[in-house]
Amino acid sequence: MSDRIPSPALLRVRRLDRDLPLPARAHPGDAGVDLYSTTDAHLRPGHRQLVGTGIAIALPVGTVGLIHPRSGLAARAGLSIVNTPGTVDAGYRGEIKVCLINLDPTEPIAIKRGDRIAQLIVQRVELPELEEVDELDDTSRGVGGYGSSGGHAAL
Ligand SMILES: O=c1ccn([C@H]2C[C@H](O)[C@@H](COP(=O)(O)OP(=O)(O)OP(=O)(O)O)O2)c(=O)[nH]1
Ligand SMILES: [Mg+2]
Repeated sequence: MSDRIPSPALLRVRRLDRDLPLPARAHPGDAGVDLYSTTDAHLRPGHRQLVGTGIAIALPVGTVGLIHPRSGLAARAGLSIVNTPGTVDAGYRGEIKVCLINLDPTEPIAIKRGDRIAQLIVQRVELPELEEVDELDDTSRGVGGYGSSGGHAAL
């Protein structure tokens, strides 16, 4: 893997399944590149399944690939992703897979090979070295979190 940080304007994609089209954005300027399922899948309510997308990519160092659900399938059928957004590391050269989950309480979801089941979003990411310290600087929030600012009971 090159240490150089090239422009993320170009993303190298390998089609591991040549019978599926190259993934694409539905419209120019869309953030997400729609990913196809390589397999049929039958998801019972509450069940999950890891499905392949048939592609491998070479993300430039300094970027990350995020695998997000598609909103249409989420709203219509309750299809989501267990680990949303999935993280694809720049050095990963294996097949991108998606851990789909059916969040509908009663209806199964049928996925067909070739369905667009998720979307890949590429973002720049900071890669700081970690420095261990004994104290952190003070802030107005301090250690308050999980509802500490009001509106509901803090944890
Ligand atoms: O939705 C996803 C999430 C991850 N991956 C691949 C690419 C990523 O670089 C690798 C590892 O992902 P992650 O770091 O989230 O998983 P882990 O459980 O920490 O595995 P590892 O020990 O391999 O890092 O798995 C996918 O194909 N799809
Ligand atoms: Mg990991």
